Amino acid sequence: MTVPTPTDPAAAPAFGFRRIATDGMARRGEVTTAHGAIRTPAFMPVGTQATVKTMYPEQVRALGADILLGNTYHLMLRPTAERVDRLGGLHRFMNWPHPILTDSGGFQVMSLAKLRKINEQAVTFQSHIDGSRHVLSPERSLEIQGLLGSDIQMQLDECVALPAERAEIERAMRLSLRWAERSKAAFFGKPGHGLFAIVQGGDDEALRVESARALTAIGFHGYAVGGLAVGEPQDVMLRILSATTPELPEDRPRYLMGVGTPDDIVESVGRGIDMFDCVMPTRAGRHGQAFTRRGKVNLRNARHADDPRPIDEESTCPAARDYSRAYLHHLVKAEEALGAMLLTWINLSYYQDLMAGLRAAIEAGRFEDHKAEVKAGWARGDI
Ligand SMILES: CNc1nc2c(CC[C@H]3O[C@@H](OC)[C@H](O)[C@@H]3OC)c3nc(N)[nH]c(=O)c3cc2[nH]1
Repeated sequence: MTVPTPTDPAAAPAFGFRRIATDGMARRGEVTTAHGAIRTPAFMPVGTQATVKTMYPEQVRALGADILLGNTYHLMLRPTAERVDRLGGLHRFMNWPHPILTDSGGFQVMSLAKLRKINEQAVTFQSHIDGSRHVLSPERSLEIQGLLGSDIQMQLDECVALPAERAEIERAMRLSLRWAERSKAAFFGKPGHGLFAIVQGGDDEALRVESARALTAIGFHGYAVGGLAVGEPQDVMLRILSATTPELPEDRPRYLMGVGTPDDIVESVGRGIDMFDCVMPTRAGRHGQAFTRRGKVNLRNARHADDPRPIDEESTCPAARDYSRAYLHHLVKAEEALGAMLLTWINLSYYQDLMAGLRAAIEAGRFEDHKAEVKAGWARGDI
């Protein structure tokens, strides 16, 4: 294929971010992309293999999700990016005509692939599906994301699991910086498509500041904080965020990768994060867990067997309002597919309601009060 002439991602016309309101470090904003706008703070449901598991795309949209995630690692292996491209791109393929963000694939290679090797040039690995060999370089990752047609593309990076030696964290952070340079050079910024860099540096504040400043100097449409939600305690994650977000440009979106619980999200919005993704609401739903404004409810627990109450009679989500806990308990125990479907619906609905509440609170200048109210709801427990 002809090598497209790279354009400066910072100059692409239609991709943009505007801040509508701020309240302390919290920001209410809007990202504009080729496939529409994203209201921030935003929660992005994970659609790793071109589907948000057990949900119809129309349902996900109706819950208020402005953007979904796809994953380069999974889609490059199956059905391959070239096949998705031949079929019209990922938006057409999964019938989601709204913004899509794709990860670069490095994280999944390190956590899923076999016989993986990383060097200056690329990551090489064998598919966990059929053992076939693959090479993922900064350039190949963007080629794949371009074939998928995602509106927000991530640089290839190296994320180290915590705890880790400082030397290892530093090595991976500097490699990720060099890969950020190569990603920017390789990015063919079609109008409305953005390239995000990923800040690394583990739990070391000095390395985080160095990574954030270096990436800002290179210049990207947005900045992800990577290398977190990899096993560290919440207080470590929040300490790193407090050291990192002030070093990032205020007029660009910030995306905290892989986070998190409702409490993680509220605390991170308060430290200047705009975008989140996490498998928590979807995976927990498939395992019988419901997230509600009164905290988590484990529907596997026998105490629900005779409970006629819905999960949340005040919810706008039919799954939380029109089905009894006894029925949900039955479906979960019987391993009926409808159990996973209803609980995933409940959880994504709660996460989107949580984000809508945060956006409104920041606009009204009452983020701290709202945070206290939301936490008090969780503390009330499951009445
Ligand atoms: C869970 N904690 C966590 N996830 C993380 C991911 C995967 C998110 C990606 O993984 C898929 O969800 C399973 C989603 O597709 C998401 O796409 C962006 C990361 N990806 C990159 N490139 N760099 C990181 O430093 C990183 C850190 C993470 N911490």
